[in-house]
Amino acid sequence: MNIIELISEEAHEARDRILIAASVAGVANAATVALANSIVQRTDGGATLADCGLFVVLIAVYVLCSRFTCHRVSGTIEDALHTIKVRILEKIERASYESIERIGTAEIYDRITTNVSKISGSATLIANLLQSLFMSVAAGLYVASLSLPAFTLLVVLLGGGITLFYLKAQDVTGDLQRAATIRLGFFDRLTDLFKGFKEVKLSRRRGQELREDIRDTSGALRNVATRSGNAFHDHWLFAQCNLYVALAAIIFVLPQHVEVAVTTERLLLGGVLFAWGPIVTCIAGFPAYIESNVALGNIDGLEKKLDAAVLECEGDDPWEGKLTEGIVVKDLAYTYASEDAREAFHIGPIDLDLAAGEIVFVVGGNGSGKSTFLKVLTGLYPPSAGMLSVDGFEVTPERAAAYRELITAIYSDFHIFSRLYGLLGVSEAAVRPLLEQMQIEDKTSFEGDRFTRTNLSTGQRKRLAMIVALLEDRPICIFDEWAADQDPEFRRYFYEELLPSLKRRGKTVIAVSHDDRYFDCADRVVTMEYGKVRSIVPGQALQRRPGETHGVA
Ligand SMILES: Nc1ncnc2c1ncn2[C@@H]1O[C@H](COP(=O)(O)OP(=O)(O)OP(=O)(O)O)[C@@H](O)[C@H]1O
Repeated sequence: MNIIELISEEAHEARDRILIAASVAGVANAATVALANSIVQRTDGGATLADCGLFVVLIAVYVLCSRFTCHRVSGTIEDALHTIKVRILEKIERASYESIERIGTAEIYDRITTNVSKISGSATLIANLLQSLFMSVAAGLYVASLSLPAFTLLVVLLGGGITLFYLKAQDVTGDLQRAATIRLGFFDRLTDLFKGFKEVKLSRRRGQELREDIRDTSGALRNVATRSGNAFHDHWLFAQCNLYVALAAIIFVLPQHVEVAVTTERLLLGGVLFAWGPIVTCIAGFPAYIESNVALGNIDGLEKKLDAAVLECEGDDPWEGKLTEGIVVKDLAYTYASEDAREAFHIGPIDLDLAAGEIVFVVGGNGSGKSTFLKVLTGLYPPSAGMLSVDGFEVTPERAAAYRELITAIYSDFHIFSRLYGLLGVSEAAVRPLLEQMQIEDKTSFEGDRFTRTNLSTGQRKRLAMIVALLEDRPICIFDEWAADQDPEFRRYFYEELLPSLKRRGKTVIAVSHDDRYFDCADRVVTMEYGKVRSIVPGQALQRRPGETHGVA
């Protein structure tokens, strides 16, 4: 789809009105020049009051119609962009977690910010281009009414020039597409810089090498932008030269071959000069048109990727927010998509029964697949094989969203939202005791719908995440190494007080832990190794003796 098709589709019933207004503006403009020309040619006394009135009316008509066209076209483009953004956000929301992980944030950010801004910034130019097209046609008709040979000459020379300009300008499309790809690399490098700013600060060499990488990417962007800018300008000059050629042909060549009265020639000159403005506007608006089309193509590419992504559809909800029996994991497996020749990591097949109200710890060495298992267990990754069954109902792709509503999770890379989305409307009175429970009431408070401070220590931020989890009050609680960043006292509080209190409230808790000292706080401990379950033992079997820590069976 190109930008004109987009406007045409988005404008709906306003499309005809925009076309009528643009053509009336063009005709009124041409009529103004024709009137002016006819007045200056008169030999019998010049302008009358009626001429003045007509002149004012024509200008008023032109202003009103031109204003309507420009406002409606730019409004339509902005409406379309808004619709596209909302549609993309909806698709992102419906896309599976693994699809979004695969597409990556750089492309999504770039398409819905840079590319949308590019089209938005061109909206006025495109509106002017559209209107100038009509004005050029009206001006052409005026020239035709004065002299058909002159009109033919104009059409042939300008038509040929504009066609050449159009074909040459298409070459720039490739450069613009290349720029879009380089921009993604640039965005990735910048993300590296900001996410790794601490590490960069610790190593001048790292900073320098990263800076060189960013500089090279920026340089590549500059080269492409300069090349396409220069090409556009050259094409524009070429098209303008064509106008001069047309002018010269009418002044010098036409009178040699066709009988043209001196007065008509003057009128013709006026007509061509009048057509000059809109034609130049058309040519000047063309880069914006091409850039918008490329940006639209990039956005379209993202939409296609999102459409190809696994989109989750809403099915039935057999659980309605309750867990009564438990979760059955049967032959469950998950394999990451392989990005290179190496075999991708996979977990499973895993068989596990998790009873409602049970506390289960998932333990194992680094990279054994604990977090991956939790992502499959929480319905973020669809199983590659096997199944999850909850209270006797299979978690099908259609039910995944409803199933996730049973779960509150604090992943190892958790996020605290700027506003308490999902819990907007929760009262300050409900949050205050939880801040005290988590012992951060002197660090932050809850006002309106947000925590006043979230730039806390990692352990304190995890406590904020725990407050959110407790407020969500869902039957299944998943904690991925939550206690890892807590001080000894709070770690003890987590294992010996918080988890038992959740159990008393009937919650099912699945926690990834490396704290073997507290394994006896779990009803069962599941040990993972190389993506498989190595053992499942009762927590009590791992009971520590006073002052003793122990390993995993
Ligand atoms: N997004 C991903 N794409 C591809 N492979 C991944 C991805 N995330 C993790 N892996 C692979 O999965 C393996 C297991 O990772 P996972 O995070 O599940 O381990 P873990 O047991 O939680 O480790 P840790 O105790 O260090 O947190 C890793 O070795 C990694 O290679």
